[in-house]
Amino acid sequence: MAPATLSFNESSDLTDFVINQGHGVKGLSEVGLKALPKQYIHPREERIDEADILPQASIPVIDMSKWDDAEVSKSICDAAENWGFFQVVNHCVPLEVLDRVKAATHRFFGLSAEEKKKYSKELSPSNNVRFGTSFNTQAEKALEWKDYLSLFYVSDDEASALWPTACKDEVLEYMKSSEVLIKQLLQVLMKGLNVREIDETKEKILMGSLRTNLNYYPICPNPELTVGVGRHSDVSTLTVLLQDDIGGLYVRANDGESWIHVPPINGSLVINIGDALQILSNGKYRSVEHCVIANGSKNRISVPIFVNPRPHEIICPLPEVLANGQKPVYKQVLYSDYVKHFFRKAHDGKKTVDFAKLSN
Ligand SMILES: COc1cc(/C=C/C(=O)SCCNC(=O)CCNC(=O)[C@H](O)C(C)(C)COP(=O)(O)OP(=O)(O)OC[C@H]2O[C@@H](n3cnc4c(N)ncnc43)[C@H](O)[C@@H]2OP(=O)(O)O)ccc1O
Ligand SMILES: O=C(O)CCC(=O)C(=O)O
Ligand SMILES: [Fe+2]
Repeated sequence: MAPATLSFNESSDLTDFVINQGHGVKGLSEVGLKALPKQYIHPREERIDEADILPQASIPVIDMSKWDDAEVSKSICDAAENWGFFQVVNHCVPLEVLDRVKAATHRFFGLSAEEKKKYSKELSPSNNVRFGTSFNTQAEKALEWKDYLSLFYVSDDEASALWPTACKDEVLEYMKSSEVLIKQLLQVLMKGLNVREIDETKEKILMGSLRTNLNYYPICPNPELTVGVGRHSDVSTLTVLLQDDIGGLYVRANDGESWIHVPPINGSLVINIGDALQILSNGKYRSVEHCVIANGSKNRISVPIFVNPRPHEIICPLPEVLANGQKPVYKQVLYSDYVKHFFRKAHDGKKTVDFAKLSN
């Protein structure tokens, strides 16, 4: 337990408490700070201005109960092309599974700093299990108000041996129960690109690896001065995101300036297209910039499953997409190089995808 009140005389004291001692921003939130530490203050242009929110707009909500009907398939492909984000309801992931993984997320973050620190970059028994705070504390000019646990799936045995007991069974259950939904979505999206069948080779490119993150956004003093997660697009093929009932996720509108809120819908899952699918589809399906605001009165959690190519796959526009004569916009890149490029910088909107762009 962190002490009830604490003051940080030096900037290095705060970094030590949050990062090195493993208290995270959750620990900082719980010491009862009156004001946001300066390390978390973001420039005005990186925060969401109330005036830039489109209150009437919303991303599509798609009923998955008849997922392979032509009309539903069309709405999925349209959403991937025009919004990059949609919510699904009446999907096949049992609601109890979602409740269990949310409870497990609270259980993990409720552990002591000492316990969570065992999964930090420095101490974790594997690169595939990582507890951290913000996004990339080395590269960031201002820190983000979020703690996370990131779990890269290799095998049941590895998960059983290395993932934290507080959440491993529930994360595995959530990941495995989502596989049917992931396959349904990819089948529909591939049909929209004239890919008739997802064979073994395509499966490795589209869904060869899964990473599940548990995100924790604690109550923040001065939430208007910081961000929960800065502007970014995911580097996945697609992301399946479970959020709780607090809200705070915003998606970039098509005008490139405004933001649209993604309202929590009980039992729904948010789906977004990632950079890998934007590249594979030669830009037809769009990975869209998004961010999360901080909250002044409530703790929030979210649990994204990042569906990715295998790290050693080469990604580039699919031959089926280029068959009609369109010019490739992206070059061949090794997916793990692409992901490393993303992780080595601070969040910077949609800039990661430039790494794969052909220069005419
Ligand atoms: C955390 O806040 C986030 C996260 C996100 C995530 C969005 C996504 O779309 S995640 C999906 C990414 N795809 C994959 O993970 C599948 C492919 N995986 C790989 O290719 C590899 O596992 C790897 C990620 C490249 C790591 O390979 P490894 O050989 O172990 O390389 P390292 O040298 O350890 O790491 C490279 C570099 O990245 C940093 N890093 C690694 N894992 C994470 C992680 N889970 N979270 C944060 N950072 C990570 C690592 O520190 C290294 O950087 P250095 O500077 O230390 O060299 C969206 C938004 C968020 O706010
Ligand atoms: O917490 C959320 O709603 C979104 C988090 C996110 O964008 C991410 O983890 O990539
Ligand atoms: Fe994201």
